[in-house]
Amino acid sequence: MKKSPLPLQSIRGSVKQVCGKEALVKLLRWHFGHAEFRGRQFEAIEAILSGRDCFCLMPTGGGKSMCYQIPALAKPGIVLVVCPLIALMENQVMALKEKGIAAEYLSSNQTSHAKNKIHEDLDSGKPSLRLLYVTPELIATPGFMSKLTKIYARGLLNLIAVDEAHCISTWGHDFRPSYRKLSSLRNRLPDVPILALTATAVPKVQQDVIESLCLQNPLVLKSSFNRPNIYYEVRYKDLLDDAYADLSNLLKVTGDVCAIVYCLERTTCDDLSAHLSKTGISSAAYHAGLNNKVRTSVLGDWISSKIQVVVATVAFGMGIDRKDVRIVCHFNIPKSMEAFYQESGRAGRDQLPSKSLLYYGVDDRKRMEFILSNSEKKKLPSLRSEEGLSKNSLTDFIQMVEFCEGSGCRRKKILESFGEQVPASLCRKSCDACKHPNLVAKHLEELTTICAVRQKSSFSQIFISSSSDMIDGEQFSEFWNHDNDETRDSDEDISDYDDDTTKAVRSLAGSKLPSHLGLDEKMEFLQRAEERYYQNNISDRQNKKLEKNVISETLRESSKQRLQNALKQAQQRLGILKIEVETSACFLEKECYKKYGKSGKSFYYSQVASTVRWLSNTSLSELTTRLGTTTSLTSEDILSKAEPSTTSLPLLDQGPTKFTSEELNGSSRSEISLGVSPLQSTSSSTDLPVIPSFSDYVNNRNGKGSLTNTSQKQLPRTTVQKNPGKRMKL
Ligand SMILES: Nc1ncnc2c1ncn2[C@@H]1O[C@H](COP(=O)(O)OP(=O)(O)OP(=O)(O)O)[C@@H](O)[C@H]1O
Ligand SMILES: [Mg+2]
Repeated sequence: MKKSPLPLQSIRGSVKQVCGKEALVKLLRWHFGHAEFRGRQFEAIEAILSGRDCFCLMPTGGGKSMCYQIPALAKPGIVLVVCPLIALMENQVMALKEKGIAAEYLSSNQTSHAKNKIHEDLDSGKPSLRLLYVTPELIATPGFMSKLTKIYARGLLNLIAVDEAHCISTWGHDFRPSYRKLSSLRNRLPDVPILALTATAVPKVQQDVIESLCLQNPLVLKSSFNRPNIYYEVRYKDLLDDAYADLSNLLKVTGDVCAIVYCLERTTCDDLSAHLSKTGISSAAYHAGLNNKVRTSVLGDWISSKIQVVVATVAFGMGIDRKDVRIVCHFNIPKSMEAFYQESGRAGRDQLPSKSLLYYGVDDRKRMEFILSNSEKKKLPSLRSEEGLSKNSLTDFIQMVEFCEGSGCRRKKILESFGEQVPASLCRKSCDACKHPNLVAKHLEELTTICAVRQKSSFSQIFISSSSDMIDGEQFSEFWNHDNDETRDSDEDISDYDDDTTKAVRSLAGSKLPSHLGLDEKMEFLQRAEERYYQNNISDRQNKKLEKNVISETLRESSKQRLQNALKQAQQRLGILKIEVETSACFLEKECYKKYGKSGKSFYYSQVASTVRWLSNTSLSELTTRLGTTTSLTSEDILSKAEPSTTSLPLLDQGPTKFTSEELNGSSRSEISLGVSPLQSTSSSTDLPVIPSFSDYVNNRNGKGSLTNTSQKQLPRTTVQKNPGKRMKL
C-alpha cells in the first residue's frame, strides 16, 4: 500500500524530531500498520533517538528492523544500514518503498543510472532518502567513506545500524572479515549512535560485537532466543524410502503453504525443485549459480506468493522476511546450530504456528564433517594466528549432530546452545522429541542399527553419498564462511567463489558421474575417483592412506569440547556442585583415544558418542567412580546427592574399577570392566569401559531394556543384505 508522505511530514514537522511513546506509536501504526511496539523495540528506539549506542539481541523474526526504521522516520536525516546480503537489502528496500518510505540500497548489481541517482540525492543539501542500505565492503571503500564523512559533517547522519552484527565476530557463525572494518566507523564518524542487531550471538559473540564496534556505554537489550510458535522435527533420511517423496507429501498434506527448503548443493536445489514441481507443488530453485535476474525474479515471485516453495542454498539467507512462511525444511544438516536457528527462524515471523523440519542423513553428516575439517585446515593465516580465539567449526557442528542424534527436547538443545538454560517443560510438546518420545527413540535405535551395519560394510569407508551431484565443488560455495571476502574487490555478497577445499572435493571425482549408472557402478566409480584423488595429490600413498584415518588434534579438541558439554549437562542433571569439567573431559577423551586411536577415526568417534550418551544417563555414583580423582566432588556433595548405595567416596585410586552391567542399567549381572582414574590411565594394560550402545542407551532410558554388550553384537546378515540402508517410512 502506498502511503502519502503527508502524515509523516505532519508528525515530523519540517525539522523537529518525533519523541514520546505516543508519537512514535503513531508512526508505527501509520507506516507499518502495527498496533504496538513488540518486545523491547521501544526501549531500543528511545535509546537511539537520545543518541545512545545500543546492542539489540532479539530472536529471528522478533522485529529488529523496526528499531532503526522508526528512528529513520522520526528524525530528519539519513539512517545508514549495514547489511551482509544483497538479497536482504533488496527485500527490505522493496518493502519500505511499497510503504512509501524513501529507502535505497547501493550494490554492485545496480545499474550506474540507479547508483548515480542515489549519489545525487546524497550530495544534495537536503537528501530525500531516509534509509540507505549498504554492504560492509562498500563502507570500506575510500570513495564511499569520504561521502559518508561529508553527510556526517552536514549533520545528516542520524544512525548507523549494523544488522546481523554477529558477522563481525570470528566466534560468530557467519564471520565476514569485511565486517571487521566497521570498527573504524566510530573513529571516522564519532557522535553518530551505532545500533548493533543480531538474533544469533552467544555471550562471547555479544561481547566481541560490542568491543569490535567500539560501542560506548551501550544499552544492551536481550530477549530469549525461544521461538515458541515453531515446532521442531527431525526425520531420518536413512530410514526413509524416498526423502524427496516424503517432503513433497508433507508439503501437499499441509496445503498450499509457503515454505523454504534449504539444501547444501545447488544441484539438489534444482533437482528437488523440479521434483516438487512435477508433483504439482509450485516451486523454484534459488542459489548463487543463477544469475541476478533469475534470483530477483524467484525472490519476487515467492514474496508475492506466485510460487509456494523456494528450494535454496544458504544464499537465501539472513533477514529474508516473508511473514507467513509455515515450513522451513533443511534437506541437509546445517553446519552449526546458529545457522540452523537463523534459517529455521525464517518460519512463522507472524507468530503463527509453523514448522522446522530437518532431514538428517548419516552421509550428509560425514560430508559436512569432511567439508568443515577442510575449511579448518584452510583458515586464513590471519585467523590461524588467533587460533584459540576463533571458533572451531567442527565443535559447532557436533552440537548440530547431537540435536539430531539425541533423544532429548530439541528446543532445549537449541536454547542451551545459546547459553540459555531452560526446563524441558518450556517446550510444551512442540518438538517431536517431547511430543512423540517413544517414536523418536525407536527411530534413533533403528538409525544406530543401520549405522552399525554400514560400518561393517564398505559403504562407510568413503564419505561420498550415491548422489552424482555432490562432487562438484561449486555446489558448496554458498556454504563457506566469507573468510576470503577481503580479497575480493566487488561488494557482491552472494558468495560464489571457489577455494582449495572445493577444488579438492571436485578433483575427488575427476568429473561428474554419468547419470545412467546404477548404484553399484556409481560406488565403484566414486571409489576409483577417490583413489585417483589420493594418487594425484599425495606422493606417499601408503602414508597418506593412514593419514585419512588419523585422528587429528582438531578432532580430539572437538571431542573434548563435546564431552565437556555433556559433563556440564550431567553436572546439572545430577545437581553436583563441583566437578572439574575440563580435566574430566580430557580424561574421558583420553580413554576413547587410548582404546580406539589405533583403530581409526570412526571407532574413536563412536566411542566418544557413546561416552556422551552414557553421560546423559549415568548416575552420580557411576560418574564419580569412573572419573575417580578427576572430580573434585566434596564428600558433602557425594553424601547429599548420591543414591543410597553410594554413601562414601567411591574407589578413588583403587585401580581399575569393576562395574556390573546391573550397575549401569540395573539388569543383567554379566561383569564388565569400567573406568580408571587418570593416575592409572598411563598404564598400557588399562581395562576401558564398555559404554552402552545406542540401543542399550535408548532402552535403558525407557527402562525396558537390559544392557548386554550389543556394541559387540553381530547384526543378522540378512538385514545387511536385504536392506543395507533404507528401512522404513516414518
Ligand atoms: N511491533 C510489531 N508488531 C507486529 N509485527 C511486527 C512488529 N515489529 C515488526 N513486526 C513484523 O515482524 C516481522 C519480522 O520483523 P524483522 O524482519 O524486523 O525481524 P528481525 O528481528 O530482523 O528477524 P531476523 O533476525 O530474522 O532478520 C516483520 O514482518 C515485521 O513487519
Ligand atoms: Mg532482520
